[in-house]
Order: sequence, then C-alpha cells, then structure tokens
Amino acid sequence: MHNDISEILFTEEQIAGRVGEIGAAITRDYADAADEGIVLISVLRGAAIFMADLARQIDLPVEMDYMAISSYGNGAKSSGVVRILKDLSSEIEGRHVIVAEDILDSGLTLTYLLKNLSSRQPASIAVATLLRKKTLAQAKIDCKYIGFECPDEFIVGYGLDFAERYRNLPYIGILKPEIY
Ligand SMILES: O=P(O)(O)OC[C@H]1O[C@H](OP(=O)(O)OP(=O)(O)O)[C@H](O)[C@@H]1O
Ligand SMILES: Nc1nc2[nH]cnc2c(=O)[nH]1
Ligand SMILES: [Mg+2]
Repeated sequence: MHNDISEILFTEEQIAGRVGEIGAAITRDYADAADEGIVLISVLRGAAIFMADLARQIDLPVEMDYMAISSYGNGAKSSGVVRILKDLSSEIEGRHVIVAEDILDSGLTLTYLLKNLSSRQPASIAVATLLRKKTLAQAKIDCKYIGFECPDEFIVGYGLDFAERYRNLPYIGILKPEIY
C-alpha cells in the first residue's frame, strides 16, 4: 500500500467486481434502447478510468464522449464554482445518455451537469457513479447506478486525485490527513 494512504476502502478486485455488475445491469436495462443510441459521458478527469472499465462491461453498442468540468482545482474542498473546460464533441438530442462519475460528494458537479445536459433534449439521462458519499446535499440527486457508498473522508485512487496525484492507484483509499 502507498505510504500516503491510511486505509484501503475498495481493492482492485472489489472495484472490478462492482463495475462488472453495473455493466451487466446497464446491458439489461438498455437492451431495447439501442435504436436511439446510448452515449456514455464521462466527466474528466477523475471518471475517465471508471468509464473506460465500465464501457467494456456493457454488451451493447455505446458511444463515448467527454466533458471537462472542474470545481476542486488542486485542493481537497470544492470551490463552489463549476466551470466547463471542455464540451461534448457530439450532439445528444434524442440519445440515451448515461453519465459516468467517479464520486458524488457535495453534488455540485452533477447538479450542474444534469441541468446542462437535460437542456439538450436527450431521450433519457441516467447517472452511474462509482462512489457516493452519504451527505445531505447530494441526497436529492437521483443515481440509477451506485458502485459503493463511502465514508465522508478525502479519498484517492482509481481516477481520484489530490493535486493530480494518486489517480493511477489501482485501489481506492483514504488519504492521510497530514498530506492535504
Ligand atoms: O459532488 P462534488 O462535490 O461536486 O464532487 C465530485 C467531483 O469532484 C471531482 O472532480 P474535480 O472537480 O476534482 O476534477 P477532476 O475529476 O479533474 O479531479 C470528482 O471527479 C467529481 O467530478
Ligand atoms: N480525490 C477526491 N476528489 C473528490 N472530489 C469530491 N470528493 C472527493 C474526494 O473525496 N476525493
Ligand atoms: Mg479532483
């Protein structure tokens, strides 16, 4: 285990198992939706690893597109301001959209994103988040697929960073508080 990590929350094997289950659920739920087309949208940069793994567990034709939004900058706290750094490359009107997120924390990022994407008239829109922190603020966001509930600690790995580090850890763990 990396020296800056105090505890491993989810191992590589646990993550792979859960991503496989979510992919299978999406394959079942969207079996009749393939005509309109399914677009997986990932929120860069954290969710790119999750979406890459999830896409390979969905046994239906899917397109992949990316949007970059950032509210955390290099810190461990949301700045409260969501910015679009990169927009989608394709239109999503009339398509079935599945937003892949790595973590739902304050809910600020997803609230903004869902509002923004809904205004483009997709056929449907659903959220697949690998992790969800149990906080009051995000309770209102409807997530169709949730990987794991996680404690209200600052966590890193499997895409999640602190100051751009630790994204490449294959597991998810709690960052020692003295690091941030
Ligand atoms: O629910 P919230 O409190 O909004 O937090 C969740 C968001 O925070 C992280 O992104 P970040 O802004 O750090 O950018 P990154 O993906 O490039 O790390 C994470 O990837 C989520 O998108
Ligand atoms: N790395 C990381 N990014 C986040 N963005 C929102 N919450 C978190 C968290 O716990 N860890
Ligand atoms: Mg971040």
